[in-house]
Amino acid sequence: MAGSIDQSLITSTQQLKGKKNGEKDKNKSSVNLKKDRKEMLYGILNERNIRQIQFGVSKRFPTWYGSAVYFDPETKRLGCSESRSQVHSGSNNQYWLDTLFVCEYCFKYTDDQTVFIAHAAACPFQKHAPGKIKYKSPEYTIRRVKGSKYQLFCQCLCLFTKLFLDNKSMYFKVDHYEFYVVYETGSTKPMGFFSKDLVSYQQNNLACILTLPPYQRRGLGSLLIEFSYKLSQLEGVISGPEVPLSPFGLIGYLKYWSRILYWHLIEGDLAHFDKVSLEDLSIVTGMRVSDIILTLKHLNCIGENNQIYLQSLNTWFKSNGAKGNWFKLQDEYLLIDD
Ligand SMILES: CC(=O)SCCNC(=O)CCNC(=O)[C@H](O)C(C)(C)COP(=O)(O)OP(=O)(O)OC[C@H]1O[C@@H](n2cnc3c(N)ncnc32)[C@H](O)[C@@H]1OP(=O)(O)O
Repeated sequence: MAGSIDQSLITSTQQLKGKKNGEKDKNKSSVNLKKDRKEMLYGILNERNIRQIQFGVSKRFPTWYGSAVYFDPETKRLGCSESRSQVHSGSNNQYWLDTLFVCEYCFKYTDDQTVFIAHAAACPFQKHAPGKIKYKSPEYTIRRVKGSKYQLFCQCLCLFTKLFLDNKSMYFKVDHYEFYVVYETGSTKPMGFFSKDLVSYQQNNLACILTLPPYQRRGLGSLLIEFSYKLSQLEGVISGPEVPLSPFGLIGYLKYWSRILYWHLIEGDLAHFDKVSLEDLSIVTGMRVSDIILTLKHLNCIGENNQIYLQSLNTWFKSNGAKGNWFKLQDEYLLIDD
């Protein structure tokens, strides 16, 4: 690999972007529909093409999905540098690359272990994580990283996400998004994030969410989802995630929504009402009516005329463990007043 990880990464990401934009310019007159479809499918492959990720020095895990976006579309080489020769089809012809080395602080990537080790020791984000702190509890810190300010960090994060989320389709145009990245308090290693449109016509409070594979099933997805609702409630909007949800996204959201609805209907402010409408629930929870209906159906708690059956909700609660750990976010640690 020629040059440092920083040079080659910046070159490859920007060239890929340039190439894509260039393609678009050339085809300005072509039918818009065709172009949109191409955009949507950009990077999506039927098979995994990178076998595994070496993430930082000590973590290694397999990819979940293929991504063509790291590669030059014509040569399948990582980035666009003509001098690159290391990317190849594996022995079974499935993988274009066996191991992608990814920095666990800034998500820059390379296929060269020596370059990777040199970068890992000197990555500036190891000392200072990007962005502004918006939540800081003794356990977790959430930082807001603006796509317009930390373009390369956000682009690399999006490229990485594609390996674990198949329908992900935004990689380079990060300027109109902000990213909320979660860290263990005191650490500079990102553990998960969600992105949010600066202007969302559907009033989505979350565009895309990922908990990095080594940190999944610890409640971080739920923490980020809770935080996304705090932000939209602060903005005074009834909101929810961008759809469609991935299978894991749906499982995670249904869990979170079920808990929220149970909490408000059985324990909270709506517990003493004789009759609760879907609109009441929406106002109190900040959830969309469509998401409330989906969740109540999932819980088997909704009947004709949208009548809510609390008995079924109690049954669900009995088989879903203690409520002590349900909500992760502690309001006193929020720093979201600007
Ligand atoms: C709008 C969108 O972005 S949709 C796209 C969603 N993102 C993706 O699909 C990317 C890949 N997946 C992920 O990053 C993660 O699986 C996420 C973000 C969906 C969930 O992140 P996690 O940190 O693992 O979630 P968390 O630990 O809070 O789990 C929440 C609930 O989801 C369910 N869940 C999460 N992972 C799994 C799993 N692998 N198998 C079964 N249930 C699961 C569980 O019910 C869990 O609650 P429980 O542990 O109390 O039973």
